[in-house]
Amino acid sequence: MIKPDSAAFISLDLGTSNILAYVAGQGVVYNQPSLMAYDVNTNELICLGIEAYEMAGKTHEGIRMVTPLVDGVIADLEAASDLLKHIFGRLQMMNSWKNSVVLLACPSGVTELEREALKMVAKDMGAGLVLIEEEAKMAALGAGINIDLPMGNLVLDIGGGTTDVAIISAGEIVVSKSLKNAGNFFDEEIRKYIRSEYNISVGRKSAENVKKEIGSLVKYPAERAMQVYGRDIVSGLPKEARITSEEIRNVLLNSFSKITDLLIELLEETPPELAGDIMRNGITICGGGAMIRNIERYFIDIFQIPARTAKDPLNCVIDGTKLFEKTVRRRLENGLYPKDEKSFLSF
Ligand SMILES: Nc1ncnc2c1ncn2[C@@H]1O[C@H](COP(=O)(O)OP(=O)(O)OP(=O)(O)O)[C@@H](O)[C@H]1O
Repeated sequence: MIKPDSAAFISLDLGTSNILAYVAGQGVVYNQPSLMAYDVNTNELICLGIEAYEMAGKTHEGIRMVTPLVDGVIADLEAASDLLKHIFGRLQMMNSWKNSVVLLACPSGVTELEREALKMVAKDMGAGLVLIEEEAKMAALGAGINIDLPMGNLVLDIGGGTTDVAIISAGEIVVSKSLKNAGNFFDEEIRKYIRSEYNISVGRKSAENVKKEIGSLVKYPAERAMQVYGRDIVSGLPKEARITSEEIRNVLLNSFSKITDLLIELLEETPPELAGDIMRNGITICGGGAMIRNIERYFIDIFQIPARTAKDPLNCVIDGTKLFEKTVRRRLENGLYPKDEKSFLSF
């Protein structure tokens, strides 16, 4: 039986690019890339997180790199279970697992079956109660929105695998949409561009680096160029090129037109009363993609409504789960969560 006052509270942001874990009273105890390296022959987990990220693109055939979540859905359930087990195994639990609540923030694309499977992993670790909440809702909370008010707020979460847009009011998502044009897609488009313009094949990490270093959506004062290194696709020899901010902006603008279309679709389905709120409250942008230069200006120019980037875009979801702890404890006190094993699975 969970004791509302003393129960340990643990939350996880299961992102496509990054996984974060928070323990009440301890803070964020895990914040690493969602990458895992397996031995192809033995299927043993070699390493994960930052260690695996550093290996990416530099391994031999005997190593299989796995991202448990791809494009916002669980692509490898076994790896996802391994990852959860690894994180849970590292947690310093002050209380017993039995008296703990585990909150998993998942992308909206994760199916009911996959959610149940993830819950079972946490339950097998001995967790007392396992809850699942949508990433977009947690991101809104973490971005400083009072989601409980009967007031429409538009959240745009540009992650690694998916871009999620949602209108939130009175504590719940009213309308939402998702698209696979997000960080990984932008990196891939940058790779394709460099390949076709300069005949150079560059790695994913290099392309990601270009995006972070000189990516923008509107011209900015300190525009510059940077050197990229890769392999000549004709000769096979190492080759370098100088890429400008303008070139990368054009690549990104192409990808962002789909995000704009998604927002238009969402606004078209938004109830009129909430549309009025959105006019005033504008767009709140979070997720790692929110860090692309001049993203606010880009959306203000298109939609003519306010747009603001969350203070700490990469941490919005985990910050939201921290704030949600209060709601979870209140619901526990009010007996709103089922007490028996069978019904708890339906949450
Ligand atoms: N400074 C930056 N400029 C542009 N993009 C960035 C920057 N920093 C991180 N990113 C991108 O943000 C993405 C990761 O964001 P985030 O951690 O919010 O995703 P996620 O939650 O793991 O993914 P998802 O929400 O799709 O499950 C990556 O594609 C990364 O390249």
